[in-house]
Amino acid sequence: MKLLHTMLRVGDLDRSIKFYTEVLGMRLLRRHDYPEGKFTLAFVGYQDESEGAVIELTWNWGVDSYEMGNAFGHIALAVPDAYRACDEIRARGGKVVREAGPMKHGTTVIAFVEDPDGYKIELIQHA
Ligand SMILES: C[C@@H](O)C(=O)SC[C@H](NC(=O)CC[C@H](N)C(=O)O)C(=O)NCC(=O)O
Ligand code: NI
Repeated sequence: MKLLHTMLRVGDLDRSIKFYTEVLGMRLLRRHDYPEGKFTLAFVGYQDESEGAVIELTWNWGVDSYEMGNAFGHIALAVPDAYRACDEIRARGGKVVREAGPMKHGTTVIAFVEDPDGYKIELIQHA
């Protein structure tokens, strides 16, 4: 088996694509409308889908928000320097909700940002 994607339902597809590409530096890999189902899928990532896992952004036409609940955790990204990544993301208009530093009860240096819908994206410092 192979990990292909994580699907996130979003309230505004262009807002989310702008965040994942312009703030987090991903590429828009493909986008497709499904008029019969009244939804659009957009795939974003750092690699082609054949090379690595990606994020599937799902927009249900006419639905602009979701109950986020408390079960979903985060999607994690590796960064060489979590402190610098937070500064760069903030400078690009991103929302840092947990500054870089060692994780609670551990030593891994992490940070958290929130995407436009409130999904948490973890930055993990990997030298
Ligand atoms: C290793 C890295 O991938 C992690 O996600 S550890 C981050 C850490 N996780 C937890 O504490 C999980 C248990 C918690 N009760 C929960 O349900 O989320 C975390 O979120 N630490 C917070 C921090 O500020 O360090
Ligand atoms: Ni994690």
